[in-house]
Amino acid sequence: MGASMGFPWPVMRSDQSSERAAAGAKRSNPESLLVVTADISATPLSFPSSPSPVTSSTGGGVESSALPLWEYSGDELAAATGRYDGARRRLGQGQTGAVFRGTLLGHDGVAVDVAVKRFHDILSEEKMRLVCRDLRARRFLQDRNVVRLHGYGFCVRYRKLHLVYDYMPHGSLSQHLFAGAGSSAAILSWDRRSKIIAGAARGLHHFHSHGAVHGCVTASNILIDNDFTARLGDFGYSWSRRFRRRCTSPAPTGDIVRMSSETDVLCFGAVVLEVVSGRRSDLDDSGGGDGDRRRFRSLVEWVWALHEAGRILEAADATLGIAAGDDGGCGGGRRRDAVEAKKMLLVGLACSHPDPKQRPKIRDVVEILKSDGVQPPKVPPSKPKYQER
Ligand SMILES: Nc1ncnc2c1ncn2[C@@H]1O[C@H](COP(=O)(O)OP(=O)(O)OP(=O)(O)O)[C@@H](O)[C@H]1O
Repeated sequence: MGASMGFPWPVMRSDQSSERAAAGAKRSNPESLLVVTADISATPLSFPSSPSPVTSSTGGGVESSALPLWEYSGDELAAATGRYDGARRRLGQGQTGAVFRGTLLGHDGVAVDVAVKRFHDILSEEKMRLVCRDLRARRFLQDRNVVRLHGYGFCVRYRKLHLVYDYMPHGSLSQHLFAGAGSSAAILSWDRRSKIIAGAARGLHHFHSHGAVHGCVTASNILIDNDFTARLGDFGYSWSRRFRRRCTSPAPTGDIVRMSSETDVLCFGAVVLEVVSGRRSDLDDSGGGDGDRRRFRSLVEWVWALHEAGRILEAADATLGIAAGDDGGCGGGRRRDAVEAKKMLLVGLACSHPDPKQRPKIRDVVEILKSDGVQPPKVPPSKPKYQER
């Protein structure tokens, strides 16, 4: 692909390619063999202008070092995904593209389950060059709370970009939260919810501590690992017209979203409220809402109103059984859960402060969530008025 597109950076056809091919050929997995027999042109790119390897301040360990980013051929990706077999391989469909499950060789020559996102946007060669440059610069964003980006491919015929991520066995947070009664949503116990919120905060901190913004923190972009660790996915799409169109649509609070660390925090706050309440930000979860919830245009408005009335814990998901009266009304572990849920609801409101300058930094949120001993953020008794100038 690199050669046919005439990309400006050198593509290293290193020994690693043949090692990867050899490693794959030894495996019995038919899918990885398929990939191996298709021209192995997944080559590590060199990164002349990108930063040297970094270590995450969030304790991401080895995963936060810069890893090679692979460039896959169209044939290779098609083979890996069973030619984008919609019936058996499609994992989901967003506004910017569709996601398919596949198997490819990883950077260490071991077969890995991957999710291939095929974007709808049709890109010019020039645009593609810019996108790839951006992706190379972003490879340092690898972290244990960020979905690993293995590489990318460009379908020359249809001029579409494909991104190759680690496959996340539990799909997205939204699938669990909003799947409806009797579904896998029951898996989300309070402990798992609290672990997911803390993990998503750490992932976002990783972005911000490297001077990057995520740009679209939503429950569908938080993916769940096999041990229910949250990983942020779907980032760095500012090149996509479809993505930008979506991000300039009204945010949960009615604000217009522009990409900044403050809007990341705003959107994170909305996700926190969704996770604790089990309800969508737009409250469109039960045919218009019940009782006095119907009066509110968004989840955040409803939680602000409950906070104002001194009943914030009533926003917690009833299926968790932690909202019985006040937090003193539950016994033992339930009481601890109630205290934690209340703290998280306050974090959600603090992040939703209408004045971007008053929102906490994500590093403060990480600290607050880290231990029981750290106090919740100070939240005004009622929703502050703020006029954007
Ligand atoms: N790495 C992955 N592993 C497993 N499943 C994934 C992965 N990435 C995405 N999916 C699944 O595919 C679905 C669609 O993903 P996608 O990123 O397209 O969602 P989206 O945020 O709604 O998209 P968009 O930004 O295009 O509107 C997700 O909800 C999830 O179920």
